[in-house]
Amino acid sequence: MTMDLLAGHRIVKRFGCLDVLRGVDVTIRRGEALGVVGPNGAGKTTLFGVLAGTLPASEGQVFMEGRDITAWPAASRCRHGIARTHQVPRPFLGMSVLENTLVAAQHGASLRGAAADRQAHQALDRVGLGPMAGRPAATLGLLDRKRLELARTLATGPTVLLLDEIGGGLTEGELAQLVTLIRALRDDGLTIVWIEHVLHALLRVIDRLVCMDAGAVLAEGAPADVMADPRVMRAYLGGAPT
Ligand SMILES: Nc1ncnc2c1ncn2[C@@H]1O[C@H](COP(=O)(O)OP(=O)(O)OP(=O)(O)O)[C@@H](O)[C@H]1O
Repeated sequence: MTMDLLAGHRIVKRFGCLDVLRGVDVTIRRGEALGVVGPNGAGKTTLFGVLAGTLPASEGQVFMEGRDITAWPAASRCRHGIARTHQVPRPFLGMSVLENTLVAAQHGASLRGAAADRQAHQALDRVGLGPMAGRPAATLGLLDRKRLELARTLATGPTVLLLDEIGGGLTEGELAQLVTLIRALRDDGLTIVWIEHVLHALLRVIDRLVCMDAGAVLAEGAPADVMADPRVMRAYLGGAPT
């Protein structure tokens, strides 16, 4: 279909009689940082589920580098470079920071032994958690849990990171650190797709912005243009001059 890195084509997702995604077209270009905004319930997280393969699309197709991966399970998509974080970080609390990351290297990248160990350590170093590798995950504060969530995605050897509201709940100082880290990951060559309600953080990272509303793409393009779109203001910012 396209030579974009990842694309959803006419994606429909129904839960019972509820159409949560209503024919969404989305393209993600290699190396870009794409932001996704929209009001609560717009279908953003559901779209991530369909792209990552944790939710089957009711209709439509998902492509990676032009290849139809619609029927691929999430594990196969992960092994081919699609990694995601979740709104609420879910580390295995009884395991150490390193063990949590090793699980991702083993299951997400099918690595074993020293290779898994190396990849897990590299991922932890990349997010600044190297010195905390031996600590129980349960002892981490919120920013470090988010760093661990990122490390777990990095340990799978991704080409594209789907970040779901990773900025939520952080202080301004913590957000600044997170933004610096995500920008660095993008500078490493990773493609980033970031759903975020904390707009000022998002706008410091992204090249392009998509706004969703009620299961459809309302606007997309340069971030400033999308944010100035009266339809976006109405839907997302709760009403504004037209
Ligand atoms: N498994 C499910 N079964 C039924 N309805 C669901 C399911 N998952 C999501 N929904 C509904 O789909 C709609 C879209 O949810 P989704 O989480 O994708 O929205 P969102 O844009 O990510 O919202 P938020 O910004 O609040 O995270 C909501 O109305 C939600 O209640």
